[in-house]
Amino acid sequence: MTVNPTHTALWPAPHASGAVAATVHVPGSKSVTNRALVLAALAHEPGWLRRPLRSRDTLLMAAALRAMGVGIEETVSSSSAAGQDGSGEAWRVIPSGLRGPATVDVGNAGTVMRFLPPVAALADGPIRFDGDPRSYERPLHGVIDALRALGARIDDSSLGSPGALPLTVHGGGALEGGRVEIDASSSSQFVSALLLSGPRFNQGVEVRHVGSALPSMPHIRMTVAMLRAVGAQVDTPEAGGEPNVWRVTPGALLGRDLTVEPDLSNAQPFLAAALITGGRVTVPDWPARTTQPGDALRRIFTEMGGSCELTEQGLTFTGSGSVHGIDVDLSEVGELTPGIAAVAALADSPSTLRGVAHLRLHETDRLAALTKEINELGGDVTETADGLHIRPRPLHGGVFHTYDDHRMATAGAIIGLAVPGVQIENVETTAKTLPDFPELWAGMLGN
Ligand SMILES: O=C(O)C1=C[C@@H](OP(=O)(O)O)[C@@H](O)[C@H](O)C1
Ligand SMILES: C=C(OP(=O)(O)O)C(=O)O
Repeated sequence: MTVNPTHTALWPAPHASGAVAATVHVPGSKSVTNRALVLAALAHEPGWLRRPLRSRDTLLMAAALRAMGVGIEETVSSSSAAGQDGSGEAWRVIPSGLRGPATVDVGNAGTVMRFLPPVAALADGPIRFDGDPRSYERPLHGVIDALRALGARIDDSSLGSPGALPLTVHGGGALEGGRVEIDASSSSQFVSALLLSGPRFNQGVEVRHVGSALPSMPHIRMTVAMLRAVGAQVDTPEAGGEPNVWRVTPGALLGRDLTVEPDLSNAQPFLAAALITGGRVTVPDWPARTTQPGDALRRIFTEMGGSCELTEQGLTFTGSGSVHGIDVDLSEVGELTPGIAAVAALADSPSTLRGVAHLRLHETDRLAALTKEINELGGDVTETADGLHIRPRPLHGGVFHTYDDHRMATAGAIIGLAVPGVQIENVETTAKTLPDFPELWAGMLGN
């Protein structure tokens, strides 16, 4: 958890003078966009991706696939889905024989660093993976060890530790696949990564998770649902299978026409704004059914004070004027933790956030970063073995450091709405998944 020395500009977080009342169009889901890109690249026919998220993580994914030979064309849709905000724009994905040599910049994108080594194992030629310094520290061994067990040749001897970036996958044009055991307790993305490419392995794949509890189960369900939507056969624990075992049958994937849902986790700061100002925010196109973990915000923020209604206009969240603390297990929805911690710091009673020890290995050590930054504004947060205790205190202004973590920046903005004088260091880091965050935030406030 180091302060980024290259970003010293401070963004004065806007303070809300009253209840917010706004409709906020939230861009597409990172998790859906990057899965859809991988599946479309592995398909046997072209496909469409409408309203894809265009952010650092998804542009890195698209660039990496292009480097391996996949065609990804920008198009402007003529369909009625095309909105004035450009939301109808689409990517047409044209699969082709995957090939190296190629270099993949993973940035600090968990989805890119974990989903693409299995794709690279299917390519013909060497694919070199590198990324931001933090990417060297984030767990990857589950994917790398599994790929080796399934027949891949990977050279991780250059710089870093075994099973970590930077490394080279020497793709052989095909991968045998089969049965593999992994410990995915540090990231659900290990499971998702192997399942996404599984239909293209000669024997498909059977993934057995053998460690302690798996985090982020909705994200694994998202992977399974998206695989099935492109024609893959997947057996899951939920469907009466063995616990912690997923099986993907080998087979061709269809090219589909998919419209990406808004990113419900990125809707969080806007809903939080309604909650803490006693206002009202509507997010259009909120899906009635979804595998996105952000859908849990309806329940969590309602428990923290407020109410929500899903109508044809979207999801409207209305604050009650009070914000309550919460005792909650966030293991399924870890990426919501920074925003919930920010709201909890402004509540009328203490909170306990549990089940998120693995956040220490996210974009930054999120538990340490939230504790330090909220406490430096006068808060009283302590780390537990698997989460945070947050006792609300009157907060004051100051600099909120973000450690290159988009969700730290949006957490700081939430606090800034209620606390005058908060300045966010490197708000540009929101570009990882929400490049327009400062503009959307200002627009919500009517600025
Ligand atoms: O598969 C995905 O799209 C994600 C899975 C989760 O990762 P972890 O299981 O590593 O927490 C989540 O936190 C991340 O933001 C996105
Ligand atoms: C953990 C996150 O991202 P990543 O996909 O890089 O793991 C996140 O977006 O909160």
